[in-house]
Amino acid sequence: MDTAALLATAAVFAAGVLYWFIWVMGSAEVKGKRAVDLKMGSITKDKVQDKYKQYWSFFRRPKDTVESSEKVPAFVDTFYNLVTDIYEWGWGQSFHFSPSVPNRSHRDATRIHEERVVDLIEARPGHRILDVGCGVGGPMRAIAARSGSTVVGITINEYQVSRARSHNRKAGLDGACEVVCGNFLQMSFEDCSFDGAYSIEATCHAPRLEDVYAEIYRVLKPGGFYVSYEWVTTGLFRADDPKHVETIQGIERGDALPGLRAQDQIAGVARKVGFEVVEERDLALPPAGPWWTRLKMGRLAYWRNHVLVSVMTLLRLAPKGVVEVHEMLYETARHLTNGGETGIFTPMHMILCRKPIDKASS
Ligand SMILES: C=C(CC[C@@H](C)[C@H]1CC[C@H]2C3=CC[C@H]4[C@H](C)[C@@H](O)CC[C@]4(C)[C@H]3CC[C@]12C)C(C)C
Ligand SMILES: C[S@@+](CC[C@H](N)C(=O)[O-])C[C@H]1O[C@@H](n2cnc3c(N)ncnc32)[C@H](O)[C@@H]1O
Repeated sequence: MDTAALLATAAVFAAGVLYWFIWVMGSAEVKGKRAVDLKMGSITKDKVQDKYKQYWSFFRRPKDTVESSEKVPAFVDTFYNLVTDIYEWGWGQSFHFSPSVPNRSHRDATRIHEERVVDLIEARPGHRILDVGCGVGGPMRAIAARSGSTVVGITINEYQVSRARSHNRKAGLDGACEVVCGNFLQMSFEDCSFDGAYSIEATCHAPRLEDVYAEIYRVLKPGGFYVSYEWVTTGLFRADDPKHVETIQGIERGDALPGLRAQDQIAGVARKVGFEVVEERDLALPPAGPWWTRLKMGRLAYWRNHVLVSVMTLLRLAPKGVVEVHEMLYETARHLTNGGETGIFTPMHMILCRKPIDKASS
């Protein structure tokens, strides 16, 4: 074979490998996003790296002053501009964990965890249900489809609103699911306008849990149920153990959290704003299967994704800064896995609350 033929063969082979890597390997586990579709929300291409740096320098430190806690929602919004497409690409349309279920796929385990909400809050046809921190609407679609109720989701991130609406349309659920952009700490909904409410791994972004719980209490009808899956440290966490602290701070930094709360604080906050606490349980405890195995099993996938985002950046198909965001998520996955394995952290402390029926008006 002469040199030209050799070079041509090598070029065809390289192109084939690139095609396979980007279009075949690069598609999401749950069909939808591919590596070539990675945008950074509403951030313009040239600002991604700066925005990431601003995010990182803000969340690197604890948010212990009033001034810094007031800035949290804006930085959470930036965070979701940076990560939403990567989450969809590498995880799917539901941005949360689920206990693994033997012989069932991740997709099934996710749906089971979401549908549990329907039973807990007794959602049924004719009900108007609030999804507090709805992401791109994975849970909302599962809950609306299962219960026959109408679900209204709220998220602070405009880009997620457009993604969620587009997914709702494609799933034929845009009649049952509505999405609004807003801050769950000050919602524009009327008092007593929802029959039920839920939040899945979202209220952990609130600097003060009582502020979001009080808002949910306000918009719920008397007698309505609210369930939340909370991110918390468990009783096994020791603040004097440097390894525990490193893990928890790693989770906070990489997930835009102003500070994780302890498991035993949650019910007190719910009662303080007026709720009756009906049930409280860590859904991660046995017999539930470990939620973190899905993160651990993906080492090879992480490496592949790292190569993909690097190649995409080199080819200018992805904006500068994506590699850093991806590295941050990789590190976060390590801390989350550690939190799960040591048992010092759970992302699914379930609390079921009820707004009491006002005796005077009944
Ligand atoms: C509830 C929250 C988000 C929870 C999870 C959905 C996400 C937490 C960490 C994320 C990920 C970590 C590693 C990424 C990997 C490096 C990349 O190649 C593909 C995507 C990841 C797997 C990504 C997916 C989503 C998470 C698991 C928080 C923010 C309150
Ligand atoms: C980890 S995602 C979970 C999304 C969804 N519950 C799911 O499980 O797919 C957290 C969500 O909370 C939203 N969020 C965080 N802080 C918020 C705030 N102050 N107001 C409204 N939404 C907020 C984010 O925009 C994001 O949609």
